[in-house]
Amino acid sequence: MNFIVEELMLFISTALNYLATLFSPGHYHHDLTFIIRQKSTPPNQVYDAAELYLPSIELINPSTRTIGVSKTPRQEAVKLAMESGEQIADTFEDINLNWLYVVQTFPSGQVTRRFELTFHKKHKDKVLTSYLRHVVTRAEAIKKEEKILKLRSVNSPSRVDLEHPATFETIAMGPDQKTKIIKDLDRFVRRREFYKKVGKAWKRGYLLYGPPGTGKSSLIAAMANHLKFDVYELELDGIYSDSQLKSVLLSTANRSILVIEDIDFSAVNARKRKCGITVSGLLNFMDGLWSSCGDERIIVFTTNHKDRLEPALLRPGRMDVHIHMSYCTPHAFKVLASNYLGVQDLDRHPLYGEIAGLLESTEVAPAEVCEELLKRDDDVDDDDVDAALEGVVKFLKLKKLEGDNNNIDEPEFQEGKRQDVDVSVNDDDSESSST
Ligand SMILES: Nc1ncnc2c1ncn2[C@@H]1O[C@H](COP(=O)(O)OP(=O)(O)OP(=O)(O)O)[C@@H](O)[C@H]1O
Repeated sequence: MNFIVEELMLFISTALNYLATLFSPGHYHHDLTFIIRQKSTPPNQVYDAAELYLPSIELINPSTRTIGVSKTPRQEAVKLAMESGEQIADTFEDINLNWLYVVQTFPSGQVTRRFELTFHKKHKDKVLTSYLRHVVTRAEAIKKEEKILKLRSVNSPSRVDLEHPATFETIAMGPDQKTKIIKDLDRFVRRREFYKKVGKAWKRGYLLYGPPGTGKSSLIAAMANHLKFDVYELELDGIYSDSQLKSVLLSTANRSILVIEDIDFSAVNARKRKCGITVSGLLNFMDGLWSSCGDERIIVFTTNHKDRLEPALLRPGRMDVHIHMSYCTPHAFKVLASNYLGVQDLDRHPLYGEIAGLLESTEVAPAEVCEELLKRDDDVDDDDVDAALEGVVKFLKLKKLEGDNNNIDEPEFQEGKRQDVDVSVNDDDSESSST
């Protein structure tokens, strides 16, 4: 009997609870909340877009208590960002929306970040399609305006703003070569339809080769700054299986440059370890993966020793453009002198002839010349220019002497002859011809 009463009581209390919930004002939630979590593999495009978009609307409202403020040395203006727990309101076609930012730190040290986007349920379809598309489109435009390029090591989720200042203007290379590279890049990004028509993955491979300090990394930054693409660095040595490679590649965004440095070392290491991914394995894999889900991908390989690469790697479709970065030429020196000393008409300087002669006969990387020019103060007057150029002459004479003494040995970099950067475009569908 007691048992039946207890069961009855339990039933009544459950039913009452249910009725209470049903008629409580909170049950019929008018509002719906989308949770937009930060993810690294693959990245959550909506989260990344919200991060850029939200600071562009009014971040400070009467309920705001804290706001993130930052500025890096290269940024012109101070940047504002939402802090955890803060909310901001937005309106879109008469829909009122509320954004909340939440950062959670767990005892394990793991940190998660998310946005919570709340609005009236009846607008669900419009928010899902039009509003979120608006956020992503605005974010892309902001990114273009602000040139916030992300540099990310794909093997680790951390991401930093790429603030490498190199542009095609500051890179020391021949004007023809520069034009050729810029034309090739611009043409590549214009050719969505072409790649679709011929059924090829929309990607282009560049091989940058030459001695250390000749500007390979600077050229990658100039390419990224020109195209406003993010840059991802991939270390093949840390990758052991196709599935790991797949998840790493899927974590990279479209409109990005994937950089794989020192591929001659990677090849040797992969052979030594008899496991891991080789560059050719990577290229085969990418063709399959990116023909189905990748758009506007540029892959840049760098090496100090092109001669050590397997010939199969160098063929068109794999490395379409070969760019040779050489030791400093007189022409390259003019660009550096203009960047560092503000000298425009170097040909007329009495020391230029001597410098040009020394550069023709000395193996010196542009990076070394930059170091020498950096010894000067920021505000250079004519006397400082003379002193700087005299310093360069002294430095080059020393380098030449060292080079002459070492000349009995094989030169380490056969490819580092003092000719301006050489660009050879390696495929049939290119406008430019090989040099
Ligand atoms: N061609 C160049 N034009 C302008 N600056 C250059 C050039 N080459 C080198 N520099 C200067 O030297 C520095 C080092 O060059 P960078 O790292 O681009 O060379 P690298 O070829 O990538 O070298 P490594 O093979 O050692 O990685 C750059 O930050 C830049 O200041």
